[in-house]
Amino acid sequence: MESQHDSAKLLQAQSHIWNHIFSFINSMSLKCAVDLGIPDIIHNYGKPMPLSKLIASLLIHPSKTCFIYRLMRILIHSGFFSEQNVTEQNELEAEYVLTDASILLLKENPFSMTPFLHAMLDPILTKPWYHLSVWLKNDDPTPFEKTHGMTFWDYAGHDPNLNHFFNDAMASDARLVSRVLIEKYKEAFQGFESLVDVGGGTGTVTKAIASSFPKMECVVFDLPHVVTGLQGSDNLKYVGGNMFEAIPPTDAILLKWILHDWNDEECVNILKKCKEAITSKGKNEGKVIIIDMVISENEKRGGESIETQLFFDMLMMVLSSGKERNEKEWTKLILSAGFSHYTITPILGLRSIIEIYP
Ligand SMILES: C[S@@+](CC[C@H](N)C(=O)[O-])C[C@H]1O[C@@H](n2cnc3c(N)ncnc32)[C@H](O)[C@@H]1O
Ligand SMILES: O=c1cc(-c2ccc(O)cc2)oc2c(O)c(O)ccc12
Repeated sequence: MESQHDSAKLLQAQSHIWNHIFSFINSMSLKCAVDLGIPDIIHNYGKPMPLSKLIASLLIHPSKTCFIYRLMRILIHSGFFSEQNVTEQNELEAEYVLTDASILLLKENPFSMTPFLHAMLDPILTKPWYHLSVWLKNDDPTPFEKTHGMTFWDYAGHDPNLNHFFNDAMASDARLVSRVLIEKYKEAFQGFESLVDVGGGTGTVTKAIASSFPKMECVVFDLPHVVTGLQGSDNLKYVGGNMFEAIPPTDAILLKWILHDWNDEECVNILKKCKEAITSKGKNEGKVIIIDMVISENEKRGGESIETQLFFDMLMMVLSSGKERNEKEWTKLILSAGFSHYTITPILGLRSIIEIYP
């Protein structure tokens, strides 16, 4: 009896390890389907798509048609498609439909996550994972620098390809966040004459705020190679610079997905520069609006959400000097930079809006 129990535990442990060894198969199968355009092909078909029609629509070699069923089977298992079985001339054939997740990968979806998928699975960003353990044994600043011999931002400054796909990935996330932000929490930006989006990338969030608040003077502030050549509008301009040196004066500052890129000391320096930049000319007291994760404690959230937050934390370890933080760690940063109080509004899924006041 005891040995039967031991065998069961042994086999369960083996299968747990296999699942983790092979986790990359989920991402690579998804990337393959997106590269082949499968979500768009099924969407454009307009009704459940039989396997034979899907195969006929794909630009694949005739000798490879038999493999598509297997690719679709794992993606059904991971929730990207669902399947109905129909009988056609006495033959049972699978018909595929999209799920909420694959709808969010369609090219025409304004919130498409496809640019994020392409960026995160590009070899420039995946290679540093092979150096994680070696990095832990030496004094290189990040696995990214160990692999590529320069910082991420230096690489992006020299390689237009990385600069492009990284900025596109950020913009795709910013479109989704802007939509939720304006729909659920527009009041966060009410009563300010000016706003600077520090590290605002190509300006997707700022464009949404500037068009919702036409009287607000908005600035997208980012590294020169990111903003050079970008065209502003009546109430939006692009300014190139370095947030560690000086931030343009403003009533309100937005920091979306910035602080998780940096270690505590760097974050305190950025926040001090933000505090110096806040002028409070509008009706409201000035503030910094941070959009980032607050790591859940005590497994309060479901398992998958915590896992995603931990994935981002590891991503930051491998690519940057940053980390994801729990509320206690956020409080320490905010107070160390000289801000007096804060609120946390968890309305962005796994991320929150943290408003901090001088
Ligand atoms: C993770 S991205 C976030 C972009 C944007 N806020 C968003 O969420 O879509 C970080 C941004 O910080 C910018 N950045 C990095 N170092 C910077 C610096 N020293 N001064 C200003 N911006 C910087 C990068 O160019 C990049 O656009
Ligand atoms: O893929 C990334 C990379 C970064 C990054 C890399 C190096 C740095 O010195 C800072 C940041 O940041 C990211 C990020 O903030 C994000 O939300 C998603 C992806 C990435």
